[in-house]
Amino acid sequence: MRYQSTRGQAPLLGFRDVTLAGLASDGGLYVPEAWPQFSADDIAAMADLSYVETAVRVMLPFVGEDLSEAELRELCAQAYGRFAHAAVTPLTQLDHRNWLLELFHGPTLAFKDVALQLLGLLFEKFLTGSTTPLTIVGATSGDTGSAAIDAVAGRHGVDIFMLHPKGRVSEVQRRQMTTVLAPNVHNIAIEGSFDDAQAMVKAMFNDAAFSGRFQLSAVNSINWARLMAQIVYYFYAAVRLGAPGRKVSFAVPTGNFGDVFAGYAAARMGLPVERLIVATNVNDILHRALSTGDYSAGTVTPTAAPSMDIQVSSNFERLLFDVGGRDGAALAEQMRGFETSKAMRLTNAQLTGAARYFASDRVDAADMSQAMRWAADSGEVIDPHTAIGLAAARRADVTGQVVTLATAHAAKFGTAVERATGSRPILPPRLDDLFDREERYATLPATFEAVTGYIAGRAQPKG
Ligand SMILES: Cc1ncc(COP(=O)(O)O)c(C=O)c1O
Ligand SMILES: N[C@@H](CCOP(=O)(O)O)C(=O)O
Repeated sequence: MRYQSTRGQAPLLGFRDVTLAGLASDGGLYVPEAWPQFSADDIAAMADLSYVETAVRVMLPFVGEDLSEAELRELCAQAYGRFAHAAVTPLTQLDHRNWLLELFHGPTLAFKDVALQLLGLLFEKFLTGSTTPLTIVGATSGDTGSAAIDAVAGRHGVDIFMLHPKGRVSEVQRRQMTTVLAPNVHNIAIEGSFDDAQAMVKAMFNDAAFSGRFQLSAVNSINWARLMAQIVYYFYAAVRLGAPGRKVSFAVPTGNFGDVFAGYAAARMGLPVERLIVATNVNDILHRALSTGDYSAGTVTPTAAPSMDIQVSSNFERLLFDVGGRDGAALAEQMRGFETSKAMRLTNAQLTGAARYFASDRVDAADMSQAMRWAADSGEVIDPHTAIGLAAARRADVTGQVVTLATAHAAKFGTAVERATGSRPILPPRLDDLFDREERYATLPATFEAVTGYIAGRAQPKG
């Protein structure tokens, strides 16, 4: 399997190099040259597989010759052995049509663990024998940060610099990052939004002077390996609900378009999916883009679902590339226009290509709270992000079963859940002392100079 950049100019890479590189050298994102195909028989044969075995089946075609099947199985067993539920990502039924896919049983209580536990092990595997230190730079609106830090804290030869928007993540999310005091973990609160942080991370990769000094890598979903690991749970859930004989829909609370792009990848690989329902909060650029073709970013509005307070969705570029005819040069021009004006129109091919797979919805604060109360009446306490997905799922125009991706544990957003439902969810016992732990982080202005200066003073150069 080889990977190509969405902007057409970067070299084709294999899985190991794509995992270590993160962003492509032309500023694009890596995608597989072709989607592996699973027949109805292949999918039916997954019916009795454990999560780990499903993961091996689904991911093996993506890793090419860089990992043997036995090595991949060993890494998956290690990564998913840290989850607190035997099924790793269990399904819970809410009513005759609605299901929750619980993705929050990993160490940091969000869906990010599913991919990042594996990515941490992949880094370790691919760096064995290398003397060049790895400098991971990442941006988080709350959940990627703690999951990535958990995956690499204390690992030899790796430093992680994680940028979060100051005051715009929940207190639990912040503390999950800033109380990890391992010397290779560097948290930075920037005085700006998640979009500012994400733009800075991309600029670091594109700045030859900076990226030439360090072996940079990414833990955000710009890194293909993140999405590859997320494809697995779409197969795992759909098979349990009758695939390939029955089509299901997935409602996905969406910010950076990574999670739902993984669902799109599953559909392209042959999984029968009725609809992928993109659910946004009031930061609704993706809903506008998919429903009208208007991809224009405004100012980010802080909400009770802070991890989705995003206006510039990295992975949307992957979709535009794939449904728009895989024309790297044309997409590079389109994206350059967007980077200058923060606005663009989807082409007809992109709009109609996307419409074959996606529906979308914008969920406001009142509908989000109502969904939390409805789930509580059905016996499930859900977090604000999941509630946005569920609100969209309940009003979606689909005929089959709908699986809402439950992307975070409710206790990560205790205040918002309590406000909506009247009761406060509690953190699992292993986080009992989270509020007593010492915190460590730097606060910096949201400028490239300030952040790269801080990193350059602490990261280990290539040598
Ligand atoms: C809890 C939660 N739900 C949903 C999302 C949105 O996922 P994505 O950015 O992959 O669209 C995020 C952030 O990524 C998140 O942390
Ligand atoms: N919501 C995310 C934002 C970063 O998304 P990613 O999937 O690209 O890492 C977060 O919680 O940090």
